[in-house]
Amino acid sequence: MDVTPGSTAGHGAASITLERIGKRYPDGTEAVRELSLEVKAGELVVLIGPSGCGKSTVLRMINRLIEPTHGRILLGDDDVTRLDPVALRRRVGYVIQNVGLFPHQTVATNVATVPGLLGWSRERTRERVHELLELVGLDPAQFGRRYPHELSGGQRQRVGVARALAADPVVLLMDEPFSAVDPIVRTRLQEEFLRLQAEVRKTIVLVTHDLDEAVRLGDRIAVLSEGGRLEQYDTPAALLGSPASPFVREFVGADRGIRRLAVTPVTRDVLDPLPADGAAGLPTVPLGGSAYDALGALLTSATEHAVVTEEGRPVGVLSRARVLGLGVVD
Ligand SMILES: Nc1ncnc2c1ncn2[C@@H]1O[C@H](COP(=O)(O)OP(=O)(O)OP(=O)(O)O)[C@@H](O)[C@H]1O
Repeated sequence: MDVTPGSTAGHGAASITLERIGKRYPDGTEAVRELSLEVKAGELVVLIGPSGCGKSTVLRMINRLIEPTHGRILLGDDDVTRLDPVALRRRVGYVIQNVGLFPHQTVATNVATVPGLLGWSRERTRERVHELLELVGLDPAQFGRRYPHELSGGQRQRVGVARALAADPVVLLMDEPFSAVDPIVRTRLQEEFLRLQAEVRKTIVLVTHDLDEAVRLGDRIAVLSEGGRLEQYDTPAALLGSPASPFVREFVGADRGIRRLAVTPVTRDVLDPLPADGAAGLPTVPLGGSAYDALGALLTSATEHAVVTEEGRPVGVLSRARVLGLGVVD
């Protein structure tokens, strides 16, 4: 996947600031009472919390599919209520569960939706569609002419991401984007998505029910409770290691220590010196790799130690006890 500088990455990313926003629906439901949250430019923030706590409402207020009852939302320095809807659509991409592709339009036409709304020339649109399908790992010649029903769930999801990126938005909003596919495809899409994000560096707000997904994808995670109340806003490691309240502690679960291993890298300070008599027969794990993978290697080899390598050279050994220590939580 190749990204030409100045195309996909051209417009960069913008911060998102939610200032004491709230939403009361016409029937009186207070979906979000008062929420303040700041997402830095280029950051991927996950909103998570129990069903009905207001996650989708928050997301849809950012692109004004839902108007807030009170509060302010800024994209960079711009108040979204002051942007005209076309400009807002240009700047904010939106991906939803089951993608919402237009069934009677080809993949290429689907991806060209926003450029079409923006009046791009046919040539510019065609080039952009080609570039985006390649970016999400779909061969334009093979997939551009297909219809959504001729794709797998995972392929449809990628088309949804390509469509959302079409006009090079500064912000991407994703509502349960990977939940409609089976767990194996989901994990693969998540990995691909992280690679894509490393290239395009958008500001992303992603809603999920899945804690593992939140931990895997989020630079930071916002845990919400009923009424859109912000319980904790932290990195995955901090959230799992030090839940701020009984609510968060229960939400992240009794196995949070194991989950924490997955987001904790093996660093030099947990290593012991290489034994003088060599390290033959020990498994090797990379410095900077996850503690979870290191534990996996230790369990598979049934040894007490693993050799830790940097650029192929051994730099120390890691004991089982040290790995387990990395998973200890408050
Ligand atoms: N149009 C509406 N009119 C009235 N109440 C609504 C409307 N849309 C959502 N709600 C209510 O607002 C609350 C928050 O809904 P929202 O969809 O934002 O929650 P959520 O956290 O995304 O839920 P889920 O995880 O189940 O998708 C819920 O109590 C829901 O019933």
